[in-house]
Amino acid sequence: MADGEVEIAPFSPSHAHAGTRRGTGFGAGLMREFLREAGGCAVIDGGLATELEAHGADLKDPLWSAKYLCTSPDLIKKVHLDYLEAGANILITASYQATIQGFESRGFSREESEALLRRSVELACEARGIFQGRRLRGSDRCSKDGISSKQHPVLIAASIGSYGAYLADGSEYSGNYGLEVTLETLKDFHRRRLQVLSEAGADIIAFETIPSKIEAQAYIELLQECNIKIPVWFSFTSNDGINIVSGDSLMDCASIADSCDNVVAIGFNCTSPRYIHSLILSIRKLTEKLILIYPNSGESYDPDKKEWVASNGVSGEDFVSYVSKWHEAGASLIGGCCRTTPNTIRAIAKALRKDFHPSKPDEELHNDIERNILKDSFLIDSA
Ligand code: MET
Ligand SMILES: [Zn+2]
Repeated sequence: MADGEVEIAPFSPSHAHAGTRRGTGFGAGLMREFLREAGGCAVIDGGLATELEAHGADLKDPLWSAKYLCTSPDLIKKVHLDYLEAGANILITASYQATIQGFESRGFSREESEALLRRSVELACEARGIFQGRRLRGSDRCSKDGISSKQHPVLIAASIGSYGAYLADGSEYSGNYGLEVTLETLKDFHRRRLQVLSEAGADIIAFETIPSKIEAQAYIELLQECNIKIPVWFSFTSNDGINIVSGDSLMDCASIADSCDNVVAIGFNCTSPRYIHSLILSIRKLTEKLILIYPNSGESYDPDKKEWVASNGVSGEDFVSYVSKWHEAGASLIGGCCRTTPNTIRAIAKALRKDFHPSKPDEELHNDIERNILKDSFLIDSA
């Protein structure tokens, strides 16, 4: 155990197995209690890869952020901790592009590859332990914000990126894997990683950046066939605010996710902020499960150069000014994806806190939002 870390039980309310509407599965009680403790809406962390790069990481590699599980796990833990200190309630592990197949192609054995997957969850759990320890001792900045430890519950979400993330060719933003990739190909690809991550100690599995109906179907079948016992979320990507990036209809994709008891939340990540409001309005007609959103900054990814490029039109400039609107529209898990930073998350957390205390005009909050946001090139004041 690292210095400064304390042993803290993970978030696990006693009635986590109770089922209600808004998710009738076994994770519904856990999520309900988690959201209640978080104040009604929880903050998801921001871009992991982005923040690793801000610390000098070179991610031009087929393993992308997962490279750092092998080379510098402490940096991953530091980034997790920075997001918690910025106000995140949910840490997404560094397993997005970590796959057994990817590690094996780099010379790791099967056992070593599976251990690296488990390590991604351990790192997030260790960061949570350090953070909770600091809060208990009242030595961090957050305690000065008046949020008690009780009001800052933390969930660990084990990331599973789509097949396109493993291909490292940007195809998670199109879902175009070629005709030879069938439902069975996808199930075979995802099966073992899902099993390993579901038993690694995470609270929830995060299926991220899902580009197509077929990949959502593969996940649903695996959840049943492998008898997965922890809750999951399904997060799709869209590049038009109407359909999923492959062109598959939102209705088809949402109904696949809605049909499964493991699924406690459905939503969107790594999608431009400009599409998020209409996507929330659409999805709330299709499910009573929780809605999650964690958009990117509005830039787009160039898979050849392996870098993000600013696109024309509205970008993430308005990100934080939208947060209250997204919350009002029905999203209750809100964070950021690629190109968002701890500053983004700090601003989201403050905007949401303002929503929860509308009758308390908060000078300090207002000033903080201005100070933090104006520093950040793609954020503007929410006031
Ligand atoms: N959770 C992942 C990350 O922040 C999501 C990446 S989407 C391409 O790195
Ligand atoms: Zn992203």
